Amino acid sequence: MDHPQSAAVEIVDLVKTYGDKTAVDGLGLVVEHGTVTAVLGPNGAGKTTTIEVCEGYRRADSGTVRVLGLDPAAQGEQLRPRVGVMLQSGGVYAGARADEMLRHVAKLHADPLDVPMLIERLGLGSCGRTTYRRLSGGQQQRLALAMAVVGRPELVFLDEPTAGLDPQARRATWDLVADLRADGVTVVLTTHFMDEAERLADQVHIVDRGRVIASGSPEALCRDGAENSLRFSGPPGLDLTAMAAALPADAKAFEVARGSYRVEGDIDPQLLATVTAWCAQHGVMPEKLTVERRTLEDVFLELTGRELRA
Ligand SMILES: Nc1ncnc2c1ncn2[C@@H]1O[C@H](COP(=O)(O)OP(=O)(O)OP(=O)(O)O)[C@@H](O)[C@H]1O
Repeated sequence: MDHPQSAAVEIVDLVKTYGDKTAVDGLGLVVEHGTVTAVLGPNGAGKTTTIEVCEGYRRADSGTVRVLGLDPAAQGEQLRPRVGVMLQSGGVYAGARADEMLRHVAKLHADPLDVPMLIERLGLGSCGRTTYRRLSGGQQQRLALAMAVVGRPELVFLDEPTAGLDPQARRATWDLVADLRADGVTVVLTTHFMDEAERLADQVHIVDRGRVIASGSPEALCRDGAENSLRFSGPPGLDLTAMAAALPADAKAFEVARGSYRVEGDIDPQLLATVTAWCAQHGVMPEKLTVERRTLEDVFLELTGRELRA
């Protein structure tokens, strides 16, 4: 796809209040075309509100939002055929049959995806004749996802697409997102699952209390800041002062429990080799040797002092 000028989504200084509650408090982020972007944060962080402003369902109190270069509040008509939307709930007529609804939405678009293929992909084969209200929560969610993507949009907003899904449906959703990305579709999803963000997203924006507190690729976010660690087990009472002398100055070694060791620092291949060489020189077999990488959960904890799921 040719995208000459603007980013797919640009949000600058977005503010949205509900009465005296500030749900979004100066949030800014940019989504590049053809990427998967995860807006990651705990419940109540302002993710849904932000996405709903982008979708044109809510008006910002202040700030600027551009979606495909357009203002979603004023140019919704132009955006609707180009943007797919999966809401957290609702937006579907409860008495309609699942397959009818999907076919209906497909007909509104010039070049829709193959409906039977989509039904199969999302494991909705058994629900075709069932009305929406009789579907399980997970089936309703997958149908909402199918409806968001059936029109081959350029950009899709998925609000908590896998919340409450069983592992199989979750994987089917992940696969579909990966396929969308491979087709050049821009995907913006909200999630409070850090593994989902790590796995799917090119860019992650961590949101807390209505603001973006960190942005970057999952790798970059997990690499920056605090250090990784290396753990191993061995005979108790190793001479860690001697080991520390062999390590780079910024690395530290601890016996965290009897016979259980932890080396903290910039764990690169050289440091790993130094530790194992030191063990070899001292006749020590380092068992259960593991390098622990920081997760987005750790990043969130370091930035906010709170657990992501709190
Ligand atoms: N219609 C509303 N009226 C009043 N307060 C609201 C409304 N919608 C959201 N809020 C409040 O605004 C804050 C942000 O909510 P929002 O739904 O945007 O967060 P979220 O990050 O999407 O959380 P969740 O994952 O729970 O949906 C929360 O404190 C929420 O209670």
